Amino acid sequence: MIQVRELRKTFSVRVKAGRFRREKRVVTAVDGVSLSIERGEMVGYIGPNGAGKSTTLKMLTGVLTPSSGFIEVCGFTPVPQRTRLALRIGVVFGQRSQLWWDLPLRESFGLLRHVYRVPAADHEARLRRCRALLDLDSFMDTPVRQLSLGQRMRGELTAALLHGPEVLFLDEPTIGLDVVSKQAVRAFLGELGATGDVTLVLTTHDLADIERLCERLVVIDHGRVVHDGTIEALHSRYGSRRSLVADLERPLPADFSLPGAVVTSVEAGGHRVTFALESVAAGAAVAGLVAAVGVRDLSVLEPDIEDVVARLYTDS
Ligand SMILES: Nc1ncnc2c1ncn2[C@@H]1O[C@H](COP(=O)(O)OP(=O)(O)OP(=O)(O)O)[C@@H](O)[C@H]1O
Repeated sequence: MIQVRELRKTFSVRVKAGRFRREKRVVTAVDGVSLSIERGEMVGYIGPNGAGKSTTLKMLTGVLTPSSGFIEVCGFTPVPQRTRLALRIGVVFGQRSQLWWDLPLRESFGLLRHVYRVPAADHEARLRRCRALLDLDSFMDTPVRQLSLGQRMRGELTAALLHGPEVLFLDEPTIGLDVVSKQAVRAFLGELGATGDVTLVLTTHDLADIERLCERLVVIDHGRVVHDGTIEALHSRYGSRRSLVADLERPLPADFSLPGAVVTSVEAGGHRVTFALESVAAGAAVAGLVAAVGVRDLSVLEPDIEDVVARLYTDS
C-alpha cells in the first residue's frame, strides 16, 4: 500500500551569521527513510521534536516534493499524481482544517461529498457510522469556528473518511484533546483499524495512542529510522521488564532472594518492595514471595513504553 525507499528531504534556510550577515544552510529533515506498509496495517510513526515526522507525512500525501528517493502510495507517486491520490487517502493534520470555518459541519460534509463526487448512498452510510461512533449529532449544525477542539477533531476525522479512503494519515490526532475526547478518538480509530479495510499511519507524542492503536512502531530521529517493529520487539531490544510491587506484612529480610528477579526499590520502611522480573514469570514470583513473607497486596506492572522510548531517543 505504501512503499518508500531512501526518501530524503532537505530545506535551504537562511541563518544569521554575525550582525548583518545571513548565510545559507541546508537542513536535512528526512535522511534516507525506507518503509513498506501493507494494507490494513496500523503504524505509529514517532520521534522527538524535529525528527522529520511531519515532513515524511507531507511527502507521502503529496504536499511536499522529496529531494530524492522513491515513494508510492496506493500505486501513485504523490506529488505528480496528487489529485488521483487524494481520492484514495484521507488526511488529518492537527493544525490544518479541511472544514469550512463559517459553515456548520453538516454543510461542510455536504460540500465534501460534491468535491469528491461520492454517491449519495455511500456518503449517507459513512456519515451515519461516523455520527454514531463519534457522537456528532449535538453539534452537526454548529459553525466550525464555534466548535471545541475535541468536537472539531471529530469533525475532521469524519471529513477525512467520507470519500472512503484506503489510507488514513493522521498527524497528532489527539493533541490538545481532553481525556474523554482522546478516548473517543482512539476508540473510533481502533474500530476503523479493526475492519482491516483502512491502512492507518499516525504521528503522535502521546504514546498511549500507540499502545492503544498500533501493532507496529516506526521510530525516527534526525530523519532516520531507528526502530521499525512491534512494541514488544522494542521492549525486548531494550530489556524492558515487568515489575512486581508487593506490600508486605513485615519488612523484607535482608538475605531474601527471589530467583529470576531483582529488587529495584524498597519503600515504607521495607514494607513495600518492587522487583524487576528478569527471568521468572509473574505467577512463580508471586508464589515464591507469598511462601517466604506475608503479603498484603500485590500488583504486576507492564513495562512502561514512555521509559523505553525515552531511552531510544537518548541513545540515537
Ligand atoms: N519548511 C521548512 N523549512 C525549513 N526547515 C524545515 C521546514 N519544515 C521542517 N523543517 C525542519 O526539518 C526538521 C524536521 O521537521 P518536522 O516538522 O518534519 O519534524 P517533526 O518530527 O514533525 O517534529 P515535531 O514533533 O516537533 O512536530 C526540523 O529541523 C525542522 O525545523
